[in-house]
Amino acid sequence: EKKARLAQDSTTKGLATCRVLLAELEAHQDAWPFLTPVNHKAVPGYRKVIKKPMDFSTIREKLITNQYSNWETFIVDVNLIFENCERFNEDDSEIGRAGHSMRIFFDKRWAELLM
Ligand SMILES: Cn1cc(C(=O)NCCN2CCCC2)ccc1=O
Repeated sequence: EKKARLAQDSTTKGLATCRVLLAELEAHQDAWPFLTPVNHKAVPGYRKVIKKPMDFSTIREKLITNQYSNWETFIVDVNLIFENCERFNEDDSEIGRAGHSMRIFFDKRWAELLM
């Protein structure tokens, strides 16, 4: 709801909620492909294809070092993980399916916590 969104945008409460949400994402059974940066030496083509890599450990570091101004900038980075995954992986693949599962989980949870 609009008022709630405005209230949470600027408060530390919004970013504290992001820490809760990030912990849930990292604990999810399908999070394994996204926990650390993709090793582009081990994954041919990744560095060329994916211009803005992102992963949960990078988001955690950015949260801890206060690099997110509000929860919306946090959401942008989480969605980048899922967009990168869809771009690089077949839908019908282990990692592709993990990405879809994580996106469905995330969309539901942030709506519950931040809207
Ligand atoms: C998101 N993503 C991840 C990979 C990947 O290989 N991740 C490593 C997965 N392993 C888990 C235990 C050790 C490493 C490849 C393409 C991709 O889009």
